Amino acid sequence: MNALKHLNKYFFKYRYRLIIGIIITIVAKIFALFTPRLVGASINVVSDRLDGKITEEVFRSELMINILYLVGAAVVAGLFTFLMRQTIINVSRYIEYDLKNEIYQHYQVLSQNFYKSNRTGDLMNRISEDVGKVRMYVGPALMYTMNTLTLFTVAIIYMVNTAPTLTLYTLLPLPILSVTIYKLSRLINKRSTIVQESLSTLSTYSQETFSGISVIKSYGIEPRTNTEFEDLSAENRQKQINLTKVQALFFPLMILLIGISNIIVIYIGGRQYMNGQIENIGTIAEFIIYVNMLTWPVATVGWVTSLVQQAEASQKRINEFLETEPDIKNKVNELTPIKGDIEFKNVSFIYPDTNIEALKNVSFKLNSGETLAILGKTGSGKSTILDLIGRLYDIDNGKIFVDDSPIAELNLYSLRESIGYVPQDAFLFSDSIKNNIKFGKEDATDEEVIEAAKNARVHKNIIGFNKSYDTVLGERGITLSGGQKQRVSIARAIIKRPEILLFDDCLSAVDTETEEKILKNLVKLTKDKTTIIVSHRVSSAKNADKIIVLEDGKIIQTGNHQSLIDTDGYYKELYTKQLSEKEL
Ligand SMILES: Nc1ncnc2c1ncn2[C@@H]1O[C@H](COP(=O)(O)OP(=O)(O)OP(=O)(O)O)[C@@H](O)[C@H]1O
Repeated sequence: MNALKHLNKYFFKYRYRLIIGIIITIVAKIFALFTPRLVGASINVVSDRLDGKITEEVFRSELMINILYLVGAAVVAGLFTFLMRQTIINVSRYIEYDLKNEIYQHYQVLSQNFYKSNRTGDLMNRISEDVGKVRMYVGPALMYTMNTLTLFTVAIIYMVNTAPTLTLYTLLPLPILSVTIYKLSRLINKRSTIVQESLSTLSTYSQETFSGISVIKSYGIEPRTNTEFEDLSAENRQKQINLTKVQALFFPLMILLIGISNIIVIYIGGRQYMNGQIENIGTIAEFIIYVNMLTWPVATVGWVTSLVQQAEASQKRINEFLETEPDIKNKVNELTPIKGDIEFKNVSFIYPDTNIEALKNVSFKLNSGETLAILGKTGSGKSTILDLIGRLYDIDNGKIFVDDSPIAELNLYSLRESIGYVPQDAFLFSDSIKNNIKFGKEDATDEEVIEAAKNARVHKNIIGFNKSYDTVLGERGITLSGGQKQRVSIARAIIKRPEILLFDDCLSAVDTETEEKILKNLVKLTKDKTTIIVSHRVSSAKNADKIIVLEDGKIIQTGNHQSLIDTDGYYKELYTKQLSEKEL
């Protein structure tokens, strides 16, 4: 029960509702338990009349009173049972909501590395399925436990008062029922988990084939994917059948045990009535109803135990993530406005998960307002430099200064707030184009959105769509071309007017002519902003104040366009090659 302690704060938060819920449960059960007594009393009235012990008049009036009480008790019990669900189950929904928010907010704080070392499916499962299982502990498990406890306490008091020996015999099969249901529930859970896993494999497979449908079609491998899907489906079917087999045992088993208890009550009760141990025949009817009323709560003891075990396992998985500390922490509480000077001093960086040394002894200085272009072969460490400026990773060797302060001594949110980052693979949300651009600046006006789109040279494309800026992208809408995506992503960064702009090879899918125009706009926009452009093209780099060329994590050339084309090396070669390509 250790892991579940995490939920105590929520129980405390909703303590008043819970206490009310518990009181309501007790009242509901007390009223429900009037039924067997009243039925017993009614049968006794009938039996007394048959024996001629009471007159027809007394018989009628007593029977009528009993029936009225029965109806009254049933109505009150029903009403309170409704209220019981409305309070306790509602509390479980509130706690589910709080817990989901807590997990989601924690996910948001965790660093890049966390997302790389855990699969998205796993993150989703913990926030949905695991929270769902925990809710079963908070709601139904609590409710049924209260239910069973109250029912048992009250019923046993009534039963022992009426017929102590018969009570003993009646209760005898119930522990067997509870243990059996517990074992069965565990088996059901085990098989459900297997079914869930197989369903998740099936959906991952389908999802992947749907996303990659163009590759599947172009290679003509639909028959192969069909067969693979059929095999996975058949496996899933078998697992579902195995589950149904044990599920099918649940109710027959309960009915069997109720039947056995009923027979015991009739047999033992009948004998006791005949030899005078029990005074009234109505007691037998009363006990039969008790048995039927107690069976379900007893069965739930087994069921609830397995619910709690599952909730415990789920909460443990949730806690594992909640206890994960972010690798990158904000150490400064007050905001630290950023001007935009950036300096790398002998920075070396090894990716912790792959042990790849992406940067080796890199040094450069960039004053606020200057532009730096970084060139180099693929995998040479260009994007890593940008990631380090955004403090997505912390370094162990060397120093990074922003505005003369070590980067870790700046307020993390101020730092990231001051950066406009355009990643290599533009990611756009399934939302309107306007909202995708406004993502960079929530309160941007329509005019600002249009201006940013114009500067990124994507405005004309956008107004060409039927719904213009309200065109929805992604799964629910249209798909933009690679170059259009890149340009929307640029608009998103420039609308923010940040102090530092980082462009990670974000014009690669744009033709050189459009590239030229965008760069011209960027020169105007980034006049007083620190800008870093990562590129494979000399055309993107030539106007930069400084250029560095990376190879295998090391800086192999530094200078500006003119100085670098005057020197033999990577830059000059690239320039000559790209110039001749252009002439072709
Ligand atoms: N998140 C990461 N985790 C582990 N290793 C990484 C990660 N990102 C990059 N690397 C490795 O670090 C090295 C440098 O990668 P980086 O992305 O900085 O290169 P790049 O010059 O930007 O390449 P490209 O031009 O292809 O974008 C590569 O060997 C890469 O495999």
